[in-house]
Amino acid sequence: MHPHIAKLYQSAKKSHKLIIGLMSGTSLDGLDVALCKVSGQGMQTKIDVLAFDTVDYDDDYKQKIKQVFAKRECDLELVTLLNPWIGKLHGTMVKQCLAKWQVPAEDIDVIASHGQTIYHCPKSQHQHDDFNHGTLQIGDSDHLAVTTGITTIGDFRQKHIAAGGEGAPLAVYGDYLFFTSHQENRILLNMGGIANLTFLPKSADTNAVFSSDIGPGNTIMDAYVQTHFAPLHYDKDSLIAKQGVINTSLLEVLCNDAFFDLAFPKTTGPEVFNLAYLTNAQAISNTLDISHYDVMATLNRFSALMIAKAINQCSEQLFDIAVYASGGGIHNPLLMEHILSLCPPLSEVKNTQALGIDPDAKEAVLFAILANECLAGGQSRFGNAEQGIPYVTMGKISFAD
Ligand SMILES: Nc1ncnc2c1ncn2[C@@H]1O[C@H](COP(=O)(O)OP(=O)(O)OP(=O)(O)O)[C@@H](O)[C@H]1O
Ligand SMILES: CC(=O)N[C@H]1[C@@H]2OC[C@@H](O2)[C@@H](O)[C@@H]1O[C@H](C)C(=O)O
Repeated sequence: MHPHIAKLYQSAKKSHKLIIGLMSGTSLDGLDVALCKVSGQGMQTKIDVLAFDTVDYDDDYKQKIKQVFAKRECDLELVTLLNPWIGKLHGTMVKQCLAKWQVPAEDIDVIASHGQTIYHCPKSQHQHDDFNHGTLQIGDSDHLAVTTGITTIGDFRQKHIAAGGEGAPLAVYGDYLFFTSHQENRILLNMGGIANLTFLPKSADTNAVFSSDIGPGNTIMDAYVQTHFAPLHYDKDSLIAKQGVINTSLLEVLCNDAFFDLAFPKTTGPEVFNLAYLTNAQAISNTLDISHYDVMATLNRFSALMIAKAINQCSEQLFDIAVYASGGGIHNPLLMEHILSLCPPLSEVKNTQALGIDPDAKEAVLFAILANECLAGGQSRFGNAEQGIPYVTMGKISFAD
């Protein structure tokens, strides 16, 4: 047996493993690195997040990625070069974290790497009859494995599509295994660049579980701030949006997109919800000349309205439902205020810290759970193909040499 396979076999049998989960999301703010102690598998999965850091991307990284990110046309040579470059960079960032945490690389069983999405196109969003869903994450795992000396499991989304899913959201797999409660119905809400949710009934009935993207979380607000309030990268503490007034004509047009009429589950990305989407809505609503502050106030309300609509759709006729939020949007006080006021059955929106997971680390932890399932799962088959959750083992394995 190849020593790498033997080592992996030993890892798979351990009572607990050390897995580093990595997420680099659509906000392009940094690489989330979560050191997780994982035991069990399936519904018995237990996680302790031993350490967490977001390693910020510098302007050089952001500028390079933005040349290809969510763009229908771009320099294919640059894409080809970025794929190994990001893999190596993510590997270097993991090594920095390990040094800071004083954890030897040999102690880590595997890295679980999401990579960097550069284009996401479910069938609902492209015009090619000949093609099904597609999604592309770069930052190849071989480069992470060689850079860190740690076996790396990556490229999780392709299997989901191969088995009939749309490639996202994948959160439902980790959410169901880790956050299901028999005491309360739960919604796990993540607000990154794009917002998504998972509905977890207390019956744990897999036929009733579902997960879906909702629409924009921070992505259009971030893009607008970066354009009109540079060098700011986002509307910290909603300071900009709070100075504006919601423009109802613009808001109405923003909310009027075919995506919002699609049934759950559905997926989207900054390929649709971007500055061009906003400009088009401003042109239709004749609001191209309103102040930047009013635009930000309106965008904030727009994200909140669509998120609240999705929560209300899930919680219809349910009195005992709790919402646990995660992702950078929880730090946007105006957004949180709007969501709460638009969801009358809720007295509060909690965050996943109440369930033991740092809300900023949640997506990185998700990939650690998926890697754990790849190594040690497979005993119970969680899935519901009709809800876009095919039963699959996700991830491809890269060895260090
Ligand atoms: N203090 C704050 N005030 C307002 N917004 C904030 C604050 N902190 C973070 N954010 C928002 O959160 C965003 C980052 O969120 P997060 O890291 O969850 O996104 P992501 O993981 O890249 O996205 P996705 O989940 O869509 O892939 C920032 O770009 C910003 O818009
Ligand atoms: C294609 C892609 O990278 N999608 C991300 C993005 O960020 C949020 C939302 O859009 C979600 O669909 C997904 O990530 C999370 C981790 C998911 O798959 O659940």
